[in-house]
Amino acid sequence: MTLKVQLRVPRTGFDVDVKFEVPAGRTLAIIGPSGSGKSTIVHAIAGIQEITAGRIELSGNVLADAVAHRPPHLREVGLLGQDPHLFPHLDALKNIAFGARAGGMDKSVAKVAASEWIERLGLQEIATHRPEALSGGQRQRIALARALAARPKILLIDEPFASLDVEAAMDMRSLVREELARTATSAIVVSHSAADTLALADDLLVLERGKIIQRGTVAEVFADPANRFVRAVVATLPAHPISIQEEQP
Ligand SMILES: Nc1ncnc2c1ncn2[C@@H]1O[C@H](COP(=O)(O)OP(=O)(O)OP(=O)(O)O)[C@@H](O)[C@H]1O
Repeated sequence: MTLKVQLRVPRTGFDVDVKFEVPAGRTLAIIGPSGSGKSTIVHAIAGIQEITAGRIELSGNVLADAVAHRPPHLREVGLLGQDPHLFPHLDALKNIAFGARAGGMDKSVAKVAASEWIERLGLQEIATHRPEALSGGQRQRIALARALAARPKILLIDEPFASLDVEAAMDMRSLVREELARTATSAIVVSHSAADTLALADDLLVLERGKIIQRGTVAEVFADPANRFVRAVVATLPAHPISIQEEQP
């Protein structure tokens, strides 16, 4: 599976105009100032934004070009955003089972798969709770399980930790990293946070007014930031990272 992206989308005052690839099993982070076009790219790959030129190809299948536009549910692309968008009338288990069904599983197989997700994520106590009765962190876990239960070829992660507290965000990052590796799913992560980028991504693109101004591995870009924005992102990293360990009773 390789995702090949070449696209142009006109925005107010500039075009988002980029070309890049995500090889199998890699995670690419896209960073850039607010309004630089990160969500536009993610939405175009997910199929909720049309492109005016270019071509988006996943495992050799054309998802979009200047004339074709494959609908989102037929793209084998998962989306995990800041708002988990769970179905309010379905409990946690059924939300995940919906994802498995969307990935092509029969009803009974989907139910078993959803139960396995619940168990692996340690959410047994809230399996029959509806989203309104869950915390933000629990909702994001269910949303992650629902997205991956559909067995997407690539998961698009758009600022999913922004509304979580520091500890919940840290737990979510570890979980996402583990589950992407376990399921061998590629990913694109859009975030303002250097911590997210370091924890999740292999490669990094820096975007400014719709254009890629720097690319490389995360280590390469952070070692030699091309502009003030990347320097500011790097400056938020602790100079001496501390490891947070469980408190002893
Ligand atoms: N439907 C639209 N039509 C035209 N322009 C749009 C539309 N939606 C967003 N824009 C503009 O396109 C630009 C890119 O927006 P986009 O949401 O992709 O940026 P972003 O980098 O994800 O920003 P943020 O970090 O704030 O989420 C912005 O200038 C925005 O105002």
